Amino acid sequence: MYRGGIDLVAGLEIKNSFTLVNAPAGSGKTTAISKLVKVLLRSSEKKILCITFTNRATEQLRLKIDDEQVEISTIHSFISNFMLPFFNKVGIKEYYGEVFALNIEQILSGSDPTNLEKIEKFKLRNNISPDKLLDREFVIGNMQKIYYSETQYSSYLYGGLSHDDLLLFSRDVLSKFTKINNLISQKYSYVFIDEYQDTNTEILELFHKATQSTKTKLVLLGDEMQQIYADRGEGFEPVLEEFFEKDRSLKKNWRSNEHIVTILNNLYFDPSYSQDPQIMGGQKPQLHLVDSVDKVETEEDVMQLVLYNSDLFDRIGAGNLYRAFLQKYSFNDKHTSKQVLLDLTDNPDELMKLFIFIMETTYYYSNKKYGEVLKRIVGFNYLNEQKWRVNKHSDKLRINMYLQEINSKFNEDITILELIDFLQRTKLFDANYLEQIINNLNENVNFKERIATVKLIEFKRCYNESKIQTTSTQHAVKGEGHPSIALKITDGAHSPNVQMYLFLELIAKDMFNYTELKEIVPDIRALKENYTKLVGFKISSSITKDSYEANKVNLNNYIIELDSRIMRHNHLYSIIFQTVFVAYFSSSNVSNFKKCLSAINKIEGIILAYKLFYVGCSRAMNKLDVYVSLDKVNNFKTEFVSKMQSIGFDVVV
Ligand SMILES: Nc1ncnc2c1ncn2[C@@H]1O[C@H](COP(=O)(O)OP(=O)(O)OP(=O)(O)O)[C@@H](O)[C@H]1O
Repeated sequence: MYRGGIDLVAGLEIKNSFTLVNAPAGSGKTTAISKLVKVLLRSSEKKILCITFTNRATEQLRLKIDDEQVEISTIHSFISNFMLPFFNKVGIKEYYGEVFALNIEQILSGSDPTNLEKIEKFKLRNNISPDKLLDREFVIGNMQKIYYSETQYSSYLYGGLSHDDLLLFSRDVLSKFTKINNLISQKYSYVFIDEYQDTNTEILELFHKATQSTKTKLVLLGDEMQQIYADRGEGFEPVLEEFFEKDRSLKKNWRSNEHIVTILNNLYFDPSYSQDPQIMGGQKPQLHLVDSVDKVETEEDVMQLVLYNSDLFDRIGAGNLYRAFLQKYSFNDKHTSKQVLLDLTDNPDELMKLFIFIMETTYYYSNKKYGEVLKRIVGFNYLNEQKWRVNKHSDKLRINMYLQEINSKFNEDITILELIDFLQRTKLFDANYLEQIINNLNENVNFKERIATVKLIEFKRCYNESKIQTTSTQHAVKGEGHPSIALKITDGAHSPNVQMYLFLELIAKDMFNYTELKEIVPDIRALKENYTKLVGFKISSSITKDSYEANKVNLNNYIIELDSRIMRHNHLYSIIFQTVFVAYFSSSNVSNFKKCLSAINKIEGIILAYKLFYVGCSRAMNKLDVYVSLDKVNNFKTEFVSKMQSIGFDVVV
């Protein structure tokens, strides 16, 4: 009965236990989830689970589906809630001891000063005599409950799980404890996972196992071309191949105008995924060859896409503040520095909360919007209450004076630390709160050192940017569409490693072959892993001369194998690898070794560049402008211009 309805409404139909919807950008995958769920609800007695990639995506889906029978959540929040009731069970704690045996024992061995310090703290916290010898059994017996630490580090002595360990441990628990595993299929009739291509392999495995041989249907939606994290999803590919029904019914592009869709179709690695544009006419995309991408100015309503967060903050004049906050929130943390600096509504950082409060009260105060000022004063929990109490008219005059004082200080050309110092002296804020801020600063010496000289104006620029949001990294616009996009092409060596200009050169010379490049990546990684085990450390370009010399035989063999087994058969051999390998073989030293490593790294950098170029273009609804630095393409300019024209760009020099 619902069949027709499903086809008509969502463009998708879920017939099998395992369905994979791999479809290009803008084909309506996320929209299909929301439409389909509404239809499925009518016939489903159990709940429906939708896993999204970002909190923003969760919020947007919740706006579309408001039904308590539907659970919408990011993966970490789903898993940590789901596992919570089991984390204090003896059996699960014992299993934690088994899974993380090596990690716990390494700390207990006291092999280095940080481990000794951890043991000491542990004993102090638990009232254990300093002389007691600890073992794993004792640690587990002492553990109250396992918990998600919401950081990138696990606290193995206390049962804390990092972002990664939470997923890994949960998968292992479900695979060992059948009763917990069965709860998923007992509770949910459907599980939808959006952006599966960037979802951790453990999670895909967990859901696959939990729904196997049950009536619960598992639906994965995503797009291989939009895979940004190279290490996710790939381990699951054999299972996808074998067990999943591939649904190819989303063939239209609903987001971008026909000219942009032409470009997307021309870029897509597999022509059989070609999309039919639904928005006809519109502006033709332009590719601009400019002197310097960094100097390009765009209109206010254009969303600029840059590669790095640091580019984004430098562009708005808040680079120092960003680099300071990087010491506090790293790239992999639950909250990244970027979020912390640009989140106005739900900011997790005590210092930022304080600035936002002052910024907003002083803004409304100088614009004479006293109602708004009052709202903020009442809503802020960290003021010195005695000073801000309003009973009689004279109180209002006093508060007016405070605001004037803060306002004038806030408008001076001072540093962030000077402002905090001023606030401490005025006693207008809760003393404990300010003390906590200072303590936190002292705890993190690197952060303190960096922030010491940062001017307040940098914070103000962040505040203003978060109000208008005209720049974003390509990663952050996942799933979104914007009327006008300016894509600024730059290279990057680390996190992420992106070889945009090499990619453009290869594509211009008709030498880019995604499928072939993709196929050699697992071989490159496997070889590196073998040799990492042999030498006993991570092989990277930060290798020192001494450790290179000490392991020379193995490292030589590594390059010989790379050359003869993998690279020599690749058609890019002559332009990327030959020179560096030949140089290394004629003079085997650490510097030539590093050059080989950096050449090998280029492979993954080219693949990521290709995907980011596609993702960047695909965010544009009506206007797309790509900016390329002329000097970086000058050597192959003629081929480049004609290739870009044939893909569908108007080229502007
Ligand atoms: N069936 C439809 N009819 C009309 N508009 C649609 C339809 N499906 C999607 N859209 C619109 O097209 C745009 C892209 O849709 P959606 O975000 O669902 O695509 P997606 O495949 O998830 O994209 P991406 O892979 O780029 O994240 C949205 O603006 C959405 O509202």
